[in-house]
Amino acid sequence: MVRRFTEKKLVIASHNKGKIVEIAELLAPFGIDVVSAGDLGLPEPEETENSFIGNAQLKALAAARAAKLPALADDSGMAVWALDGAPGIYSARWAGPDRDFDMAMEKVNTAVGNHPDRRADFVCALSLAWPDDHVENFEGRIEGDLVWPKRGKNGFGYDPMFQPRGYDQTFGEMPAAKKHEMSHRARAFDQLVKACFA
Ligand SMILES: O=c1nc[nH]c2c1ncn2[C@H]1C[C@H](O)[C@@H](COP(=O)(O)OP(=O)(O)OP(=O)(O)O)O1
Ligand SMILES: [Mg+2]
Repeated sequence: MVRRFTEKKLVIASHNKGKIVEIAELLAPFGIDVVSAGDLGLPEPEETENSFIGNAQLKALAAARAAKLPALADDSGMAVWALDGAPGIYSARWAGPDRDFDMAMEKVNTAVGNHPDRRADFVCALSLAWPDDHVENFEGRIEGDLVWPKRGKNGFGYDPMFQPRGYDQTFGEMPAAKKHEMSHRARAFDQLVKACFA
């Protein structure tokens, strides 16, 4: 049985500011009181699993247990076809301890070189966990292509080098509301809303 979210307060189990802003925007219509893991002084757990869902679940459970509140975690990344899905679950780690995404984007672009296949997918796993260890998992994906040079200053992470297929702007050029029309995160969120908030 899918568990519905009936509480009033939710922890956003992330330490990534760009991601927290997007999740807060997606949650805004539901009138939930949100607090981030950082606000609560929760540690950033080590992401030891080998899948997006595995790591999302690990982060959501850690926060729900520690805060004694329901917690929503997001594990996401960019999977490049020419790189057999890299950086994938290692997308944050490619940016190094200082989370330098200008460097990470250079690294992706160098690794792809002049490979003719420019396809990339963004993937987002969302896990909603409760303090009794119940978890609901969802996943969203958006297909696109790598562009270089990178374009735009909006969003976060790899947004300036990713152009969703069928659009002429990168995620870095789109206003947030437009990214939310079709992003991997918005698509995972649609699943979550249908299952748990409806
Ligand atoms: O919409 C996106 N636009 C651009 N880049 C993105 C996006 N979504 C994920 N990404 C990249 C950057 C991020 O750093 C990494 C996720 O890694 P991931 O471990 O899930 O998140 P994180 O370590 O940054 O924060 P936290 O684990 O505390 O939620 O993939
Ligand atoms: Mg992380």
